[in-house]
Amino acid sequence: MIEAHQITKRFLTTKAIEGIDLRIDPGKIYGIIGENGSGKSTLLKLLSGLLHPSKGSITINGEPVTRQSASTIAYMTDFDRFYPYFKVSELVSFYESQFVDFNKNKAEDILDFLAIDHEQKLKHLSKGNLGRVKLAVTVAREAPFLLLDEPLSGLDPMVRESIVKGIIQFVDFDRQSLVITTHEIRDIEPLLDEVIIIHEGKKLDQQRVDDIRMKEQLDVEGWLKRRTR
Ligand SMILES: Nc1ncnc2c1ncn2[C@@H]1O[C@H](COP(=O)(O)OP(=O)(O)OP(=O)(O)O)[C@@H](O)[C@H]1O
Repeated sequence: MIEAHQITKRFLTTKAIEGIDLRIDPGKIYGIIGENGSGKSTLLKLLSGLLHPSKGSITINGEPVTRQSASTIAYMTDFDRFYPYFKVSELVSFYESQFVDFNKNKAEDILDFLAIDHEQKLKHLSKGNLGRVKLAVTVAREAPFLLLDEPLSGLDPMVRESIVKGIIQFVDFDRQSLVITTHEIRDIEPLLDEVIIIHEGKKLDQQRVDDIRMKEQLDVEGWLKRRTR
């Protein structure tokens, strides 16, 4: 389990995250939603140990999160400057050399599912296909926590839901959790267990999707509009 206690992150004068408490349990899919600049990426980087909170603490299974937590967390960045002369297959080999939990066969299966040519050079891939490659190499890790920052950006709206549904088949929910930040909540709403709203650096709410539908009689988009009004 990942637990954040009252975390705050400042960048000089900007308070990107303020006083957030959060718990990520095993075996679930979480969606983190919020407007541009609300703090979603910063929160994910904090949870993955890439950034340190200015205040508060984060633990994974009771141990403090550090950069070494990369062995328990697979983080898919929104940054996409890979070595451009690598072929897709060379990027896969590079990931295999970097992460002990990297499952090369799984990576190749995901790339096939996403119709990516393994012999294509990264510099020749479209933005959407580069996004698919990033998704494949991240989900191919057997880490207990998979944190995906805007995995749908750059993907054609027509294929977003089917891609996410397909990718989920490669996640083992007996021992892995998935956390996804997104603007496009409508595309993945049916797949989520819980939704967390980040608004101006604060956690506005966290609910089970079933509770939103049954108790509030709303879809997640309607609930989001009501909560951020
Ligand atoms: N390295 C940094 N240095 C200074 N300010 C930063 C840094 N990273 C983020 N910020 C600021 O922190 C706030 C939250 O940014 P963040 O990227 O986490 O938001 P976001 O919700 O992921 O936005 P988007 O959806 O546009 O990616 C913004 O005001 C941003 O300008």
